[in-house]
Amino acid sequence: MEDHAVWTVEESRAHDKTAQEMGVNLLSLMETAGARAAYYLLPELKGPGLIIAGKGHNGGDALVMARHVARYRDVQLLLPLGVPKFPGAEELLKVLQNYGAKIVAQDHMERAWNQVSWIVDGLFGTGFHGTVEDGFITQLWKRLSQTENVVYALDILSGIDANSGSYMLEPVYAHKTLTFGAAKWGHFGYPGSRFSGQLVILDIGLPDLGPSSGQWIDPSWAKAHIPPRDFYAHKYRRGRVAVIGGSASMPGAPVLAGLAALKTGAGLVELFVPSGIVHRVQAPTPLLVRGVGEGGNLVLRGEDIEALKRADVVIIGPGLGTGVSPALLETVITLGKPLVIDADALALLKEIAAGPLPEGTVLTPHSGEMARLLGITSDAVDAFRYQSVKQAVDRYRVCVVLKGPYSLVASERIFVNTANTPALATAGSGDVLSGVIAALLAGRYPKDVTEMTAFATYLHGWAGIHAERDQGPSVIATDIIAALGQAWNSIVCEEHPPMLPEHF
Ligand SMILES: NC(=O)C1=CN([C@@H]2O[C@H](COP(=O)(O)OP(=O)(O)OC[C@H]3O[C@@H](n4cnc5c(N)ncnc54)[C@H](O)[C@@H]3O)[C@@H](O)[C@H]2O)[C@@H](O)CC1
Ligand SMILES: Nc1ncnc2c1ncn2[C@@H]1O[C@H](COP(=O)(O)OP(=O)(O)O)[C@@H](O)[C@H]1O
Ligand SMILES: [K+]
Repeated sequence: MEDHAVWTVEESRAHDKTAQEMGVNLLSLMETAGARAAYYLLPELKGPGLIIAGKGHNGGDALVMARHVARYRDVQLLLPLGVPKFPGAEELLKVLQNYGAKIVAQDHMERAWNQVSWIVDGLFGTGFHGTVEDGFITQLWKRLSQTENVVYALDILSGIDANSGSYMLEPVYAHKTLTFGAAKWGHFGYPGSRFSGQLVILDIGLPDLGPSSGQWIDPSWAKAHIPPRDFYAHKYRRGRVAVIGGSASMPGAPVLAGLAALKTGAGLVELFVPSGIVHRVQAPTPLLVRGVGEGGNLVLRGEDIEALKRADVVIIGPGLGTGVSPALLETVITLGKPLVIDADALALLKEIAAGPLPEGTVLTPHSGEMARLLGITSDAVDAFRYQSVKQAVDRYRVCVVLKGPYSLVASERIFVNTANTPALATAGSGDVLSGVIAALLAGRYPKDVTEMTAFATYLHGWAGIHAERDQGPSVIATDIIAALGQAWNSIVCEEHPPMLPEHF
């Protein structure tokens, strides 16, 4: 059974259906889910509480949970949509009352509310879709958004679409989400991830259906994917990275990408920047710097192309600026080298004829760049991150990283980066990521490009976490580069990043 899977709603249903076909009836699936949630939570449930149950199977899990918790705590049950519809629900309701749980009438909700110290949301789970029209539910969620009680969500906070993470109700911040079988894409989408709190994955004995649509990165997975190093390596064999970028207004971006590549382990890094800015990038660093074209005009000559051919991976984009001809990208593509296409080079990609990109290429858009690539708005990208990254993979047939909190790294399968900190939201942080990715891809050992890129986002995330530990809120991109060494150590030690999903 895959340990760190992420499921779509359809995958979740397929597991449910297969379990039933194999002879596990629906009530016993709910029994396992509700009981596991109850016994996981009981140690932290202080005093009396309220459990909200909907009409579907998420509500069924809540009814089972209510019965188990009622053995130890005062439990009130609210059924805002009436008695659940599935066969056996009436019996579950009877039994939980025999165990001492009380059903609250809707007009007594306010009184119940004032008597409890925790609330469990079992209103909607993966079956939620569309918008909420029911006035009582809207009111209830408004009340919930103002509560000081601890809120727990069963499977997924009600109102979050489990495939996308879009959210349809008043903001409610769950302390924890107890999800069944595996995480869902909605737990990592926007704004769903904001409201989900700590994600706890409870194994409920569902059958193994093979590889899922994706996985979240776990420390043990990362440790197992640390790239090997040859004791006898020399700088030419550890991987050569070329960076094409820089402009009068952004001379630092290629330097950040280059230094990050060196710190990640590339043996040699050469920057290809406009001749007019060479004097501004020749800081005392081990980077090679080559002036290209006349003045600010970045045009590759024959000797530049020969030099580029020596690279294992070429980064194109950091600080490139606008006004560069798409022919530059076309020329670089014809080299056939694995590329990391970042920043302004992503805009050029939209303008060139869509031929196949070289094998091993990675695109690294943030939401705005992804929006331009797909011809949609960045709000639409944010609301459908899983779907957007899949669409970009379908169109460009290479690995695509959709950056931001919980970056998605996609090809046939999608990885979720779990090492996150807002300290990474600083100018140049994306340039650092492109350097980290390129260095890991340049190493001359057998590797899977998507896995290595996923590893790169995790390493970059850890560097941000360490930079923040050292610098508090004062992190800038060079601090992220400086913290890469500590980031490697965290991976070796299988340290857990903040808000890593837990599973039981
Ligand atoms: N995947 C699995 O294998 C298992 C899933 N289980 C639970 O089953 C849940 C899914 O159950 P269901 O498919 O019954 O779905 P839900 O319980 O999530 O909700 C379905 C109900 O909500 C209503 N609904 C949906 N959108 C609405 C909207 N916008 N406004 C008003 N009402 C709306 C539907 O009409 C239906 O009555 C999971 O989240 C999980 O909690 C567990 O019981 C155990 C096993
Ligand atoms: N709040 C956040 N949590 C986690 N990672 C973040 C957050 N904000 C930004 N990042 C990461 O920081 C990097 C920012 O990249 P980008 O937006 O391209 O920056 P720039 O263009 O300034 O270099 C990406 O890797 C992104 O995933
Ligand atoms: K729920």
